[in-house]
Amino acid sequence: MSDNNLIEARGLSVRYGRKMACDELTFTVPKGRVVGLLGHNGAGKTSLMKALVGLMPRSGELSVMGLDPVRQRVQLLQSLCYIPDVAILPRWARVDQLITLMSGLHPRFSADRARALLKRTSVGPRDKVKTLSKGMVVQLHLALIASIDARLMILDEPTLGLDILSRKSFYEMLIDEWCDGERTVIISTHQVEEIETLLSDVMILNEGKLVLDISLEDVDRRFVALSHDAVSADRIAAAHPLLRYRQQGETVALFDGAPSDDVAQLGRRMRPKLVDLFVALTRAPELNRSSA
Ligand SMILES: Nc1ncnc2c1ncn2[C@@H]1O[C@H](COP(=O)(O)OP(=O)(O)OP(=O)(O)O)[C@@H](O)[C@H]1O
Repeated sequence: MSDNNLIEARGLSVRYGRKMACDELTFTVPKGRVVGLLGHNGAGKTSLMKALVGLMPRSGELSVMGLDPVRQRVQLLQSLCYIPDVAILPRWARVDQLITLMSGLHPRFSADRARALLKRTSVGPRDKVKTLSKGMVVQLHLALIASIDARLMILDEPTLGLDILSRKSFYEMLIDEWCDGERTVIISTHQVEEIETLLSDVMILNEGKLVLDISLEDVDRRFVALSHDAVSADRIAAAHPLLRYRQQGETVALFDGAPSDDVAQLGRRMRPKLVDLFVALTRAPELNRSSA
């Protein structure tokens, strides 16, 4: 395993009986990245995350920080933190009791840091979990998890059910307080547009297959969006774009790779948005085949 990679997977599959939830995934995740894991409902995101944290058996090769997540789970959890999509905190507990509990449970948990992080939120140390709103519980959970001095954080739809302000403050806390250029976080979400600016990389799953695994910088290099007028529509369509959509009153065609000069001069090149790429790749069967 390369020193730079926190995760290396080769031919990783996860099954529930005969149902293949993740199908032969091969990828690496280096340190210092913020990775968005995108996919429609049932695409395999949770199954992949569970395999990464050793909660699901898998076939194929998988190394997370040099460890086998199932066989070496205890060691793995010293450097990995995980918030599952169904995360709950005990409703009866007070915030300061949870901090004490975490101090006893995790050798790399810092109670001082948790208290400092909570000062950024409206959660008080004497509050009981059952009196907190959904957004406050999620902030509390992140503050507790982000106080673990880990190298990898895995978050499964962490902001589900939160309003836009709570989602924004969640991501601000995550990026400001946890990401330090060495640590990596993997976030699954359906809110593609909202997190695009936070991400360094994106992985897109479609029906268990990895249809895109790319840095945001490379998105700009590889994909071309051409805005064009109605007169050029037929010629653009003949060049087989992945997707055509409307943006700010204009029609845009999205291409994988640069179209020919003849086609390129029919439109104005724009930066492709992640959400359009996501729609194109999880809708167009021909591309799913070619890049899987
Ligand atoms: N316990 C289970 N038993 C059987 N099949 C399952 C089980 N859990 C998930 N699956 C199936 O595996 C596939 C992947 O599910 P998974 O929960 O990983 O998707 P997901 O991308 O996280 O979806 P969502 O966005 O809805 O949370 C789906 O077809 C799902 O029905």
